[in-house]
Amino acid sequence: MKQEKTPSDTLVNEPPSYSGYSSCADDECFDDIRNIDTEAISGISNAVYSMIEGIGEDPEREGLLKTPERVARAMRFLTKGYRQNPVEMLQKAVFTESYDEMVLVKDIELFSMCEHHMLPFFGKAHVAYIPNGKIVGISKLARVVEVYARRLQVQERLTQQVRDIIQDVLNPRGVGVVIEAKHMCMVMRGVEKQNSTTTTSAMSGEFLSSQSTRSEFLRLINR
Ligand SMILES: Nc1nc2c(ncn2[C@@H]2O[C@H](COP(=O)(O)OP(=O)(O)OP(=O)(O)O)[C@@H](O)[C@H]2O)c(=O)[nH]1
Ligand SMILES: [Zn+2]
Repeated sequence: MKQEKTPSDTLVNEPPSYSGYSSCADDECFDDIRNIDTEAISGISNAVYSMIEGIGEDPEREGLLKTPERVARAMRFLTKGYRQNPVEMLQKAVFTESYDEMVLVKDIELFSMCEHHMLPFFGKAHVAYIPNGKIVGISKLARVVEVYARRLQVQERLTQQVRDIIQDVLNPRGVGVVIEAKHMCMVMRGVEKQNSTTTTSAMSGEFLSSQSTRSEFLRLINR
């Protein structure tokens, strides 16, 4: 399987002395603290400083002094999927089982960023597969959505990447993925359509070849 190249391979493993993180307890946040790439943070901070100047604001005024670094840390968090390995994530919890009906995890909330405007798009993913002698820990289905969502994306590619990684790693009888999302680049700027949502789907195996499997999946996610 071809993996996307991570943008940086120089990770500093020591937590920084940045006090803003002291109250952060959840696993993902902790991972991010331990994997701070100081070079990347300073590069993004410099760019944000210029951006603040570019919009006509004063980056030296009190309220904005720490903003470049805050934005840099936020951007690193929002793109942490580049530094996670979805294959390892799935393989960590694969079990031999004879269960051979559809497994569906629906309403997995997701937050991503469109690669055109770097504005958020967010919504829900519904992920289903039909095992072929192996099942996977259900949280891992949500985790792979997270790995690919936390990158610069288009919704179509995100949908296909989730399908492909599950198909490649588990070799199930089929995979179905539907994503419904709202794109802020269409809501708060541009065409300014407040209520539009975009739905994408990607299927493989029996979800493509069997009309009844596809219909069952769509019925279970209420579509
Ligand atoms: N297919 C697809 N398009 C997206 C996604 N996210 C944002 N876009 C679109 O990317 C397109 C970029 O179009 P451009 O004409 O180059 O950019 P723009 O002038 O900012 O376009 P407007 O948003 O129409 O103002 C827009 O139509 C966005 O709606 C996505 O996930 N999938
Ligand atoms: Zn956009």
